[in-house]
Amino acid sequence: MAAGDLLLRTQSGLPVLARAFPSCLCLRVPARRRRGAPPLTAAKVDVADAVGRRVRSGGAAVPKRRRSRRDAEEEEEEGLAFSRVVTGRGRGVREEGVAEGEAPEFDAAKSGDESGGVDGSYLSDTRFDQCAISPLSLKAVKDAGYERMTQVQEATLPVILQGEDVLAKAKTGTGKTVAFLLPAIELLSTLPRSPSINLLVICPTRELANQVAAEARKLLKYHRSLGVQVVIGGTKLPQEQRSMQSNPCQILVATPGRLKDHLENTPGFSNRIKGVKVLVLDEADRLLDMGFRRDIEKIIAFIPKERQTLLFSATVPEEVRQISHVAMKRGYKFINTVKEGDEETHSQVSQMYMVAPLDLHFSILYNVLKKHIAEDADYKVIVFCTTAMVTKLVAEVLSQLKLNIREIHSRKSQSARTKVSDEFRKSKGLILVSSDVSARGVDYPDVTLVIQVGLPADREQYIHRLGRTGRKGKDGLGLLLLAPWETYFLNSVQDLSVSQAVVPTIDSSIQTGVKDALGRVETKSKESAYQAWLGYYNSNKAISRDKSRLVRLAEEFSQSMGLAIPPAIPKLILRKMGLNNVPGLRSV
Ligand SMILES: Nc1ncnc2c1ncn2[C@@H]1O[C@H](COP(=O)(O)OP(=O)(O)OP(=O)(O)O)[C@@H](O)[C@H]1O
Repeated sequence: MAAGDLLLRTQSGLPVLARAFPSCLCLRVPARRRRGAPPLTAAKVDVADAVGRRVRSGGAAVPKRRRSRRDAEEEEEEGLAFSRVVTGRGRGVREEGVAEGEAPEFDAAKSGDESGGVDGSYLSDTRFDQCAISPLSLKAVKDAGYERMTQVQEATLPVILQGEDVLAKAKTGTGKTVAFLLPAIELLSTLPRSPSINLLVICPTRELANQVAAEARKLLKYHRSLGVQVVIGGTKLPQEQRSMQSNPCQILVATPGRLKDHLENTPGFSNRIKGVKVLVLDEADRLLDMGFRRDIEKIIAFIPKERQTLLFSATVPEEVRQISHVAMKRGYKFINTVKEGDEETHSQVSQMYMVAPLDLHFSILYNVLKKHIAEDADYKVIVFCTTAMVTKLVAEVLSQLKLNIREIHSRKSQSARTKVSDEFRKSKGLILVSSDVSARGVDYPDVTLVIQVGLPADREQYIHRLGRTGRKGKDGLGLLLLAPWETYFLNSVQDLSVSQAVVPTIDSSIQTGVKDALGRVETKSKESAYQAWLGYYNSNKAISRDKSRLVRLAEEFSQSMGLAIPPAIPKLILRKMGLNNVPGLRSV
């Protein structure tokens, strides 16, 4: 461990729930292979074989292309798809990493405890009223219904209250937001009143920023002199400027792009931000990756060096630890509540993957969803897709199939995003088809199933997307649906218990239903999805280095949407993708 590290074992230790899953649901990997373990050679031995070999590039930073200068919380850019480069950490690995072993059927029913499986295991033994927090905060915490601290809260509170910089890692859905807000509010409550911003929280997405602000409002209930404001892209800048002028709050929650806009365009803002005493980077690894890093560096340049900095995430890859000095003091504490040898995902979440040719993906998706709905009346599903335009297409197809669908991605207006997000938070019996705008931090209670269609951007994004289910110790299900040529990704998650599920038999009524649904979807949506798909996979080094193969695969995708020939793409866009003059691509 590096100097300054503090590896905390929480009082009770994290649970490993050896729950009796139905054997058809999930084969638990008997002995998980850890990073660096020797490669397996035998196929068809167990599920561990089925997840294939993991080869990591020795922790070396994977070069990522810079995001364009745009509101940085937008998770993807269609067609050009430069906003995130799929890192494909297992790249260079043979694609036959997945054995054709016998795999269990994916059981779409919620696993384990019928009650939702709430257990106290994500909580520590320490009650809030046993800690050194103010009576006002304690009252608010009680009103919020929190009695015991979660493990990450217990581990970080005393250290943060001592004024240390903290980099904290804790599994998804275990209360990291309160973990940084509560001690920060404690500090703020001791400061004299001023129009300065004293606590700045930066989040990678708008939904997360709104959610953090909502949690802050809960905790501020009795701190009448403190207030919180949100500044996010997609809303009117002048409106935000007016509201900040009329009611300057001490707490600001922001997405990076909009924050930079205010620094550049809002009179007096850069002065107010000089009052920052605590800076929080929520989803630190996402904010410090190459895409956001430049913006974060610019923002940090405006903030006093004499401050406390808190970085929180469920994933802290080595490269983020290496660059955390961008924001933190040298002697920062690294608090890791994920026990050594434990997985970064929750043991009560069953993780499966399925491998099938692209032309079956819509049918498989429909089949799995139908089954899940039939088996769980309280179903609440998120289907993650690779890009916004692919998300739109998948949502349209599933809506045509009469499923109860909502759609959220960066191409939707902010008001539509907020409306859908609020509705999904409160509802059951709903399927949210989403791009990565919902991947991180968003706290939708009781999500029963998370499906990831196609390659996740990287291992971290896989973990965060999966983390939308199984929150607060509840059970959950995850399914990753890959095409055969995408299976190399499994190498990067081979230390997680991801088991192979057999492809379900698709009966002819499903096939016909999907074909008809695709027939009713506008050609324009398919064209946009094709272009976006091509852009996304073109930004994946493992796939894009063989351009003729990329074009072939894109054609497969186009066929899977029922198109006879792949759509033509504007010349300018092809040029920006570096795909002009690639044989097999048509241009207009
Ligand atoms: N001490 C507590 N007791 C009970 N519930 C809590 C406690 N602290 C936070 N929560 C609730 O737990 C849920 C998850 O919290 P939160 O969204 O902060 O998790 P997270 O660790 O940040 O997740 P992610 O990694 O996905 O961002 C929220 O609904 C929050 O209100």
